[in-house]
Amino acid sequence: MSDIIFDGVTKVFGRGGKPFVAIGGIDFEVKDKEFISVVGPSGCGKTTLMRMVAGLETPTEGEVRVASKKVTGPGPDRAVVFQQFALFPWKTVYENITFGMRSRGASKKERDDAVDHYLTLMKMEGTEQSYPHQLSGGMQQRVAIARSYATEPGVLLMDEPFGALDAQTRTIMQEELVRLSHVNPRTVLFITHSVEEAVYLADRVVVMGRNPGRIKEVIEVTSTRESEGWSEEPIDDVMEMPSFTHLRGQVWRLLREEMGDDR
Ligand SMILES: Nc1ncnc2c1ncn2[C@@H]1O[C@H](COP(=O)(O)OP(=O)(O)OP(=O)(O)O)[C@@H](O)[C@H]1O
Repeated sequence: MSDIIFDGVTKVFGRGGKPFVAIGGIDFEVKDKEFISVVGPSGCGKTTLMRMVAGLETPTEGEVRVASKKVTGPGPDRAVVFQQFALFPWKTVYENITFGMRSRGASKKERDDAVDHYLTLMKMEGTEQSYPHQLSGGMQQRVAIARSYATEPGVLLMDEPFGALDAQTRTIMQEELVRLSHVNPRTVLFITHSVEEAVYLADRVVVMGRNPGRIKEVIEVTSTRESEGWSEEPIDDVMEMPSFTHLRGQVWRLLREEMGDDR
């Protein structure tokens, strides 16, 4: 079980000598193996929220629990994928993917199998011995995602992982992530600025508001996805379905209310 619980989480930063409430009292539960997208206006505290789950920031009040344990620092039970690919440039694709597996003592056979499995899923067969600089941005991000899955963390934290990719590669990655999350479901917290991406990928979309950062509303997607068979369809077709445009419209309206003068 790898659920995430935000229990009265508040984060106050010191800014110019004054306290600044970035997150103001969040109570929320991400269920085990649930895929949650987080959207919200710039500066509403999405990254701060994720960093507290990663153990890179400490709540000022309240606590975050993963699998019933209070988060007190980073740990191998939580993997983070950022917008910048963060691969080791001096290591091959094989070495990058298996880095976390090695540190937990996985055998050579387990590592070979994992690399085969993920490179096939990501349609990157034959790149085991390539170095990051020999790959495109999209391929590098696929390796970063494969690495995070291969480490077998309970929780995957993704902060705008496709933000630096061109539109076409981004679409391919979204479809691949959906496939991956079917084959190998994990508890995922996924931050994005794209409403379409949020709705397409998530079981539930969390819409955040700001001043202070808080959860404005949670939109449930799973039942629509299942009844409309979204997972079977290419993303472009899903985006034209009335059920999809309805949910997207709902998220947009909530976001627009929050953006106020910034529009
Ligand atoms: N270390 C820090 N010290 C002071 N203020 C901070 C710090 N980190 C974040 N903040 C502030 O907290 C607020 C939330 O920042 P955060 O990066 O979490 O927002 P975000 O929703 O992820 O934004 P964006 O969508 O633009 O990436 C912002 O006003 C930011 O300036």
